[in-house]
Amino acid sequence: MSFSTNQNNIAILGGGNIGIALAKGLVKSGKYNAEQITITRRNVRSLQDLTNQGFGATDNNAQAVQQAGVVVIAVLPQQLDGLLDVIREAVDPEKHVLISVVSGVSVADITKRLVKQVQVVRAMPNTAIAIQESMTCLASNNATKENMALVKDMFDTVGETIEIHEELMTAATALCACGIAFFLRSIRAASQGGTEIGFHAAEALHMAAQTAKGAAALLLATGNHPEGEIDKVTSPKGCTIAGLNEMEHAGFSSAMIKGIRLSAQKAGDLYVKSN
Ligand SMILES: NC(=O)C1=CN([C@@H]2O[C@H](COP(=O)(O)OP(=O)(O)OC[C@H]3O[C@@H](n4cnc5c(N)ncnc54)[C@H](OP(=O)(O)O)[C@@H]3O)[C@@H](O)[C@H]2O)C=CC1
Ligand SMILES: O=C(O)[C@@H]1CCC=N1
Repeated sequence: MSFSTNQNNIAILGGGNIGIALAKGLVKSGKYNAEQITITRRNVRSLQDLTNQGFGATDNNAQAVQQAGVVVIAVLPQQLDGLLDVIREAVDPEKHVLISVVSGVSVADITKRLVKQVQVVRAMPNTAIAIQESMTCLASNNATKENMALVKDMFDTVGETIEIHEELMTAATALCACGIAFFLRSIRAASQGGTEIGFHAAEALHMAAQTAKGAAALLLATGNHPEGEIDKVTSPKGCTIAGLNEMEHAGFSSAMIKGIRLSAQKAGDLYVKSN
């Protein structure tokens, strides 16, 4: 791929959970190599494993920006202003496209802090990006169509992408980025049930995870509504409807909906601007 800058180097500022998952996913896709990706963090020694795999690693954010065309910002919201202050001079609106995965921070927040009209695309991936299975939501109000398409190409290599309005980014954070944790917890709970009824923990977890994968694959492959697929499982007077109704009496759907609502509200409140 080639950004308009003709600089195919990628700087990932913030080599934590999502920054590293992204770096690994991009290389796993086969479309990028480790040598073109530099990851930064203050505790750079923690990136030793990645340098052994060929990635660049540094604690010098400004230098990483200077050597890249695409700059991914992947620090926590409370760490963002300090980082933007450090890279301000190095950011060149003619040369760089910024991608921010930082929750609750708008394109305008970033350009205002940088005091530069650089193109910024917000991306909200989830941790399945490490295995090319992310659901990544993208939004920008100042990127050119060409650069938006190029960012989409990049995230298409590590899962599915959808372009949304920026005002829906906090909702996307709750549903997709936090959402992976909600489904993981559901699988964990199913495995705990499985152990209580007779399976060893490891086999119960594997069986629950494959069953969850089958459920998601059914919906994605057929486009059917979940309730249509549920109706095919629930035999009259059967054990599925008995289990399902018991879960609903205990508030299963309600708990998921309320959790997603609270996450979305919290996602919008994560960024507190510093002076
Ligand atoms: N985790 C997830 O599933 C998702 C997270 N996000 C968003 O991504 C961002 C990162 O989240 P996550 O990866 O979980 O957080 P982590 O805390 O795991 O990673 C943040 C990283 O940033 C580094 N860092 C902090 N300050 C600087 C700095 N000035 N320069 C360079 N590196 C720095 C930290 O390392 P050190 O302390 O060594 O500097 C740390 O490794 C957040 O804004 C979050 O909202 C978005 C989607 C999904
Ligand atoms: O929990 C968080 O705040 C981050 C944002 C989305 C996923 N993890």
